[in-house]
Amino acid sequence: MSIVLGPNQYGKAETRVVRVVRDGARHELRDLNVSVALAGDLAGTHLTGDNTAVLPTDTQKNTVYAFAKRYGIGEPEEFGLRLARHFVASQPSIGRARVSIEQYAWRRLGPHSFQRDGGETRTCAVTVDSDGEWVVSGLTDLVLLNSTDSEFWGYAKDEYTTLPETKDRVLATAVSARWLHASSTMDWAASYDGVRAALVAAFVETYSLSLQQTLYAMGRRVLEERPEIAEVRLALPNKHHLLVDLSPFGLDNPNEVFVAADRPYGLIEGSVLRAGASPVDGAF
Ligand SMILES: O=c1[nH]c(=O)c2[nH]c(=O)[nH]c2[nH]1
Repeated sequence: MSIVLGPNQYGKAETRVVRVVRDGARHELRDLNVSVALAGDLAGTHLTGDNTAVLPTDTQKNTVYAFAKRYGIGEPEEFGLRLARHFVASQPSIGRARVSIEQYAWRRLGPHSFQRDGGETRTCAVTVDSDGEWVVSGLTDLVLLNSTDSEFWGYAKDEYTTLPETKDRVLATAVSARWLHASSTMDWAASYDGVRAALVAAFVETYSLSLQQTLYAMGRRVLEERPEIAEVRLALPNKHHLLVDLSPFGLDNPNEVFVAADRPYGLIEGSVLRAGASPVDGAF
């Protein structure tokens, strides 16, 4: 039997770095969770334990902290690009670096006081290899709800179907979105704000016959409004709001009292891209 090593990568996952910019009395704060994954000519370490090509994950972690001091963090995409380029350029055995970042939001309370915003997390995944650079930005846990303008009916039915058709329901989701930039030179902050606004506007303004339809409307809106974006991938959990039966108490319930069920949930996933473009799986 012949056995070979398949695709592999390694790196330091989830380095938490908080950077305070102390320019005078008004401080700025960046709070990141940085994961590095390196790939390349790593057969030696796997097959014989020869670690010549292995830049320790501990060194990768140290690089995150050193770069945060030396260059600052700036936008997460910038920080990710700087790190990924460094690993590929400085390590002959490393052909591809992927740096994935979560940025946690802090709301300003004063010149040096902040409150952690419990809501959504901004994300990015930067990939650098000899063919080029890809930047995917994104967000997770953006929780949205429409209390009407959502229907769900006309679906396939079989002997196991019990779901009643509805012409009026609550539609709620926690948006996970990732979008591929057409270039790795960008006003990252403006682009993020614009994409986020397009996603929210499409959710709010779409009269929904399914969460699938809403997903497509959200992706489409981003591509219509943001020329710098090549592809949008969305994962939308259907946060079901189930109508409570109040009839035992002699009460009607015209879409007013719901159980917010946490599981199971429908999970609607899809990608929206420009006609003629191919999905860039390696970037995501
Ligand atoms: O918007 C929806 N899409 C579905 O595919 C689905 N399935 C389901 O049970 N409820 C819903 N809602």
